Amino acid sequence: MFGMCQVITRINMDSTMANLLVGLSVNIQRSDGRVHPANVKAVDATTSIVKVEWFEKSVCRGKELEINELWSMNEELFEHMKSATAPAPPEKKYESRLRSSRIPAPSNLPLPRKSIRQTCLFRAPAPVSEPAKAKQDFLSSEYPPSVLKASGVPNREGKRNDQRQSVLPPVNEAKSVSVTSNRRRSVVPPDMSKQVNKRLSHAVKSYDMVPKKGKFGDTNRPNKQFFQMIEDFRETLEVLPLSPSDTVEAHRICVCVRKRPLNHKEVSKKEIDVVTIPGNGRLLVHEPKQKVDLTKYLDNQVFHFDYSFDESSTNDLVYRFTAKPLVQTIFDGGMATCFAYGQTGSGKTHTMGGDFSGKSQNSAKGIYALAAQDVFTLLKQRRYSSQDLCPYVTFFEIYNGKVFDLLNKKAKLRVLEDEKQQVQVVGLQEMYVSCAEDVIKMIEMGSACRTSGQTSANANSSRSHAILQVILRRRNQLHGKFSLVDLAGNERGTDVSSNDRQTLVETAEINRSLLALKECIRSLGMDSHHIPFRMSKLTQVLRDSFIGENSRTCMIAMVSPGMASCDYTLNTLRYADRAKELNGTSRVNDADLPKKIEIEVENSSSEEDSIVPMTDMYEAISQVSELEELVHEELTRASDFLKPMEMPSYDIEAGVTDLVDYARKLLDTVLALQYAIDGERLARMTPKSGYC
Ligand SMILES: Nc1ncnc2c1ncn2[C@@H]1O[C@H](COP(=O)(O)OP(=O)(O)OP(=O)(O)O)[C@@H](O)[C@H]1O
Repeated sequence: MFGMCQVITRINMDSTMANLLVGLSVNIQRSDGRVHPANVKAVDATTSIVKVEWFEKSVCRGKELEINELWSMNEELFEHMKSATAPAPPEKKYESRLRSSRIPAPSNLPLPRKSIRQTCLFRAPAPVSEPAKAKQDFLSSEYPPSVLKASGVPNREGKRNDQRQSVLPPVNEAKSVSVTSNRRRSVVPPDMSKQVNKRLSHAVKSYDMVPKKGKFGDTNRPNKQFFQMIEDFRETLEVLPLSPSDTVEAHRICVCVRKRPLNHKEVSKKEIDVVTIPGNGRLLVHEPKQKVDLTKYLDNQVFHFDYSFDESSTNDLVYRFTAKPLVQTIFDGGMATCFAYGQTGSGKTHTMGGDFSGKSQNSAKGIYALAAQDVFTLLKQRRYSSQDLCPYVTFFEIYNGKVFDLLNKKAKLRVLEDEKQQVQVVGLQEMYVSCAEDVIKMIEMGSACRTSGQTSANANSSRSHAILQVILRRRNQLHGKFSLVDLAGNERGTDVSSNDRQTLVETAEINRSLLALKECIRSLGMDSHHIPFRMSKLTQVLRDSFIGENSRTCMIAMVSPGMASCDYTLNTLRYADRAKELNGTSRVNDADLPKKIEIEVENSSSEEDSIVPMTDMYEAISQVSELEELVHEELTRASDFLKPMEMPSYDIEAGVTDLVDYARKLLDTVLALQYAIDGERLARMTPKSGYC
C-alpha cells in the first residue's frame, strides 16, 4: 500500500510538487460532509498546509486543510503528480502501483474525480521543468473532452451530468471554473478550450462583476472565523425574498423589519454582516459569541415579523407593504400611524424622508411622499371627489419633550388636553395642500430645520421624533389622520459622542418616549381600556392613533447589519417583537414559543449577559419587560395545564393577573430608578460642565 505518511513526507520535502499543486482543482470535503471541487491557491511546503478557494453564490470562499486530508480526497491526483514529478525512485514495494497509475485508462476514470478532470482543463502554464512537462503531458493526454462531458463539468445551463448535482449550485461552480479558464487558456488543448469557452462564456462575464474577496483574498478581515461560520450557515438557508407581486395582508397592527446594506464605513472596516433575511417575515441574527474555553460559536436567533425586507429592498417595496395599506383608513374616517423605529443610523430617515444621494435627500422617494401621492390619487377617485374632503399637512418635531412646528420657523408649541380628553397641539400650523408636490416641498422645508446631532453611528443623527400628518377634513371637521413618524434613534447614553448634560437629557427623554410608545402599542394590541398615553409627549400627541375602533398602526423596525451593531439590532428586534406578539392578528406560531424561550434562557445565562453594567437602566428596562412577557406566557401555559385538574379557574386567572401586575410594578420601579439615576448623573455633571 502507498501509505499516506510517505506521500505527505514527500510533498513536505518537495517544493516542486507543492508548486505544481497550486492552481489545480481538487476535491475537498466541507465540515458538513459535502464534497465539491476547489482550486488550490497556496501550499506551504514546510507546514503541509494547503489553501483552497471556490465560489459559492458569487462569493469566493476559502479553507485551509492539511495535505493528508487533501490526499485522502484526491488520492489519484497525488499519485499522478508523484509520478509526473519523477521523484527519486520510491521504495520498491510501491513501484508497480506508481507505474500503473501513470497511464490510467479514461474509461475507468471514477466519476467523483471531478478535480482531475478540471485539472486537466485548467492546469498551470507549461513550465520549463521536466517534472511539470511530464504532468502536463499526463493531464492533456489522459482526459479528452468526452470524458469531461460524461463526468460532470457544468454544461451551458449550469447543469451537471453526473449524480452529484447537489454538491454546489452549478452556476457558482461554473464561475469558479471560469476564473481559471480565463487565466490558463493557453495550455488547454484547442478542442477542449473551445468547448469550455462556449460553456462558460456567460460565467466569465458574471465573474468580472463579482468583487474578488474571500478568505484568502481578504486575509486581513477581522473575525474571519465568524464570517466563515455565517457564510456556511447562510448556505443552508432557502431564501424567498419579498416581491412586489406578493399579497399584502391587512393588519390592525403590522410590525415589519428592514435591514439596510453595510455602509461605506462598515465596508472599509470589513465589518461582518450578521443579519440574514430569508424572507417570509423571518429575520436571523447570527450573534457571534465565545465560550469560556475561547471556542467561537454563533447564537443564531430567529425573529418572525409580518414582513421582513432585505438590504436590496427599495423604499417603494417597503411602502407597498407597510404604509400604503393604511392610506385607505383615513378615507374611511380612521386614524393611521406608521412609525420608523431603530438604532441611530439604521435607515429611519432614509425610509421615511427619502433616499440620500450624498448629503441631499430625494424627498419624493420616502414613505412620507409616497403616502401623500396615494392620498391625492384616492382624492381624485369619483367616490371621494364628491365627499368634499380637504387635505392638510402638519409637520412638527418633539425634542426633549417639547413640540416645535417645523412648518412655522420651529415655533415652540404647547400640548393641552381639553375636558373631553382631546389632545390639542396649540398653534400648530395646518397647511392646505393641493397636490403631492406641495407636500414634498413641505417635507423638504421641515426636514431642513429638524434637530440633529452627532452619534457614534450617524454623523447627522436625528435627535427628535419627526411627525408628518396628512389630515383630511370635511367642512372643517376632522375626517381622518395619517401620522407618519420618524422616531429619534434608540441609542443609549453611552452611544452619543458628546457626553454632556444636554445630550444625556436628550437621550433619557428619547428612551422614555420610546418605552411609552411600546406600552401604548401593546395596550392597543390587547384592546386594553387603559392606554398609558400620558407617559410621554410623543404618545400624548398621538393619542388619537391609539384609540377608536378604526385605528391602524404599522411599525417598521430598522436594523443595521454590522457585527458592531449586533446588540442594538437585538434590542430593536425585541422591542418590535414585543409589540407584535401581543397583536392577535399576527401572533407568532405557538410552535415557535418554546424555542424562543429556550434562546432567551440560554442568553441570560451566558457570560456576556452577566457583564452588562448594572447601572445601564435601559437594558434593565428591556429585560424586565421581556421577563414580564415570559412570566405571562409561562403562566398561561401552566393555567392550560392545570385546568383539567379541576382547580377553580378563577384562582388560576387571579394568580396570573397578580403576577403580571407584580411584573408591571417591577417595571415601574425600574423606570423610577432610571429617572433617579438620570437625575443623579445630571446633578453630578452640573458643576463640572458649568450648567446651573
Ligand atoms: N436601505 C438603505 N439603503 C441604502 N442606504 C441606506 C439605507 N438605509 C440607510 N441608508 C444610509 O444610512 C445612513 C443613515 O441613515 P439614516 O439617516 O436614515 O438613519 P437614521 O436611522 O434616520 O439615523 P438617526 O436616528 O441617527 O437619524 C444614510 O446615509 C442613509 O443613506
